[in-house]
Amino acid sequence: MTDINPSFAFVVPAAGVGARMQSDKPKQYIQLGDKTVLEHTINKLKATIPNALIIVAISENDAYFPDLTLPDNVITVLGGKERADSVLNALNYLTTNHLVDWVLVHDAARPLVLPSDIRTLISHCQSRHCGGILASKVRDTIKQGSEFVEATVPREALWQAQTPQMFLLNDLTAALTNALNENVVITDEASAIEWAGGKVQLVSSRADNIKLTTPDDIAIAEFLIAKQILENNTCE
Ligand SMILES: Nc1ccn([C@@H]2O[C@H](COP(=O)(O)OP(=O)(O)OP(=O)(O)O)[C@@H](O)[C@H]2O)c(=O)n1
Ligand SMILES: C[C@](O)(CO)[C@H](O)COP(=O)(O)O
Repeated sequence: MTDINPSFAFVVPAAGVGARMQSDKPKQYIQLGDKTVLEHTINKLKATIPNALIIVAISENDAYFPDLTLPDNVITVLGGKERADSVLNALNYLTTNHLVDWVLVHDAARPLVLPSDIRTLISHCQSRHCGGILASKVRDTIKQGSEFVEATVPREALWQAQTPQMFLLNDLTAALTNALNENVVITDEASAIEWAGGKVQLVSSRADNIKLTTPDDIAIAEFLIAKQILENNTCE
């Protein structure tokens, strides 16, 4: 394994079943062109910080991971019941074995992220010594309700949280541990930091850094990944 970067590590939660995708395999193993979603995602992280450790949380009965073609700075830990548990397992491994300053958590299901956007996030966080997340400003009118509209929600201050989400390893490990111990519902790393009273920077990102979630996302991802490869964006 190449010399490991002492300042940064990536955590990739990849232990989900992808129920909403309604596929015959977990969505992180669906093919996009010549690679799986997870291979595309890991290659983007490798292109961003070539010598950063990449810790992938996979499920106990994952039969797909061994067949992937991956760089040598990738290791695995066991995933957990929820996404937050998978992330915490990886953070605990890092705390014990590769104490780094910063950790960037990035969904396996977000293969379209651009290394240039990740570098922007890193720059914002390091310069202000404050964690942050990639996010895209809401562009549609937002309605609240179920069968009928109950309200139109002011959208000027609304963002859609994406990943990576970048925090100091010690801060995120403590916040996530304590939040889960208090049975707080945590759907992203930032919400644990917020719960602990920490600050989270919002770093504007492209709206096409989508999380593959439902079947209609696949055709979009196939088109965009092909476009990126054509424009050679994957290494910027
Ligand atoms: N116990 C879990 C659940 C999710 N994830 C990962 O967290 C990311 C974002 O979660 P989501 O999109 O909800 O993935 P799934 O839980 O697989 O999807 P679904 O809710 O449709 O089952 C995914 O890369 C998924 O693999 C994880 O590592 N461990
Ligand atoms: C982390 C995340 O991708 C930020 O938007 C999102 O919270 C994951 O949610 P999911 O329900 O686990 O997909």
